[in-house]
Amino acid sequence: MASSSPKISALAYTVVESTNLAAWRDYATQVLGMAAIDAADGSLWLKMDARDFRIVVVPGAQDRYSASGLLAADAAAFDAAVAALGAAGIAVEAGSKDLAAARRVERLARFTDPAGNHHELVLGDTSAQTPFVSPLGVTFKTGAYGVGHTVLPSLPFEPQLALFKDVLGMGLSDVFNFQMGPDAPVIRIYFLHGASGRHHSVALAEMPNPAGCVHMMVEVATLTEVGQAYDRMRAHGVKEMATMGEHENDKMTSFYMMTPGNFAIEYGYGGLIVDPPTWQTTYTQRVSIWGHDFSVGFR
Ligand SMILES: Cc1ccc(O)c(O)c1CC[C@@H]1C(=O)CC[C@]2(C)C(=O)CC[C@@H]12
Ligand SMILES: [Fe+2]
Repeated sequence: MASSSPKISALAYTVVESTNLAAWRDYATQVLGMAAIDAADGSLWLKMDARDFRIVVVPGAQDRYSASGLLAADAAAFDAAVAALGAAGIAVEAGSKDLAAARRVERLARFTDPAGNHHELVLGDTSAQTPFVSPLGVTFKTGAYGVGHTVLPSLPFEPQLALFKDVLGMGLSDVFNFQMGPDAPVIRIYFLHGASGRHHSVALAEMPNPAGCVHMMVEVATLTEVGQAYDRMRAHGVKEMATMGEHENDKMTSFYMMTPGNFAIEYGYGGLIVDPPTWQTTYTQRVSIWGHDFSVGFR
């Protein structure tokens, strides 16, 4: 049976902590093709569409992923999510007016998941909606689909799955039991969609990550733009984490590279959009139909 209507629509934005905003500015503008704007509050906005930012880089003591902005489908969904979190025993903290304003949302509530990842449940978009002009001519697939997806370290796994699937009502797009080799342990990676229908806005990976994120994904309009970003990664000496390839589950063609935040970014094209009410969970057998050699990340 299909899950009840997701309270979450998409991954609105992500928050990154950084000791070196200049490094993020250069990386975002010269490799990713995003616009970088120095915000009045001292953070760095990385803009991908009309929203004021899709990634906000906040100055701090560490270089890591900090939080996921989960967009509520509407005001009723926001209230229902807060109530469900509370009923599930997860502490929810109302965000201050200042924080909601900084994130360009109408309402904001913060919580931490059972694996220790931080989340900002948000409603609306109060940004100035100025047009996006990519310094490299890149068009991102965002809008209602959000910034892309995030893969969160999810130990212990069971309560993470319960939170995202049962409490937040996200739909289970795909189940993948990943095994590096015949004798290696099975690592579960479960892929969940929100109401917007992006194949996955959140994936839960049964592995730790010191930077707080296994990877986040941004999607562009054409395969050409993926290839051009791959060339820029190489020209700028950015560390490659996986070669180009096409995933079996969401049919996305992408590659993976390191970011100044010590987590990887997947840069892709052509990911599936699902119909949440009718989607049947699939069971992936392999990472990719072709390519995606992750062994390059270890050299
Ligand atoms: C399998 C898969 C499907 C769709 C995706 O968007 C996607 O990122 C993945 C790969 C997930 C996963 C990862 O992110 C960390 C490194 C992993 C565990 C691998 O070494 C293979 C699969 C990889
Ligand atoms: Fe991914």
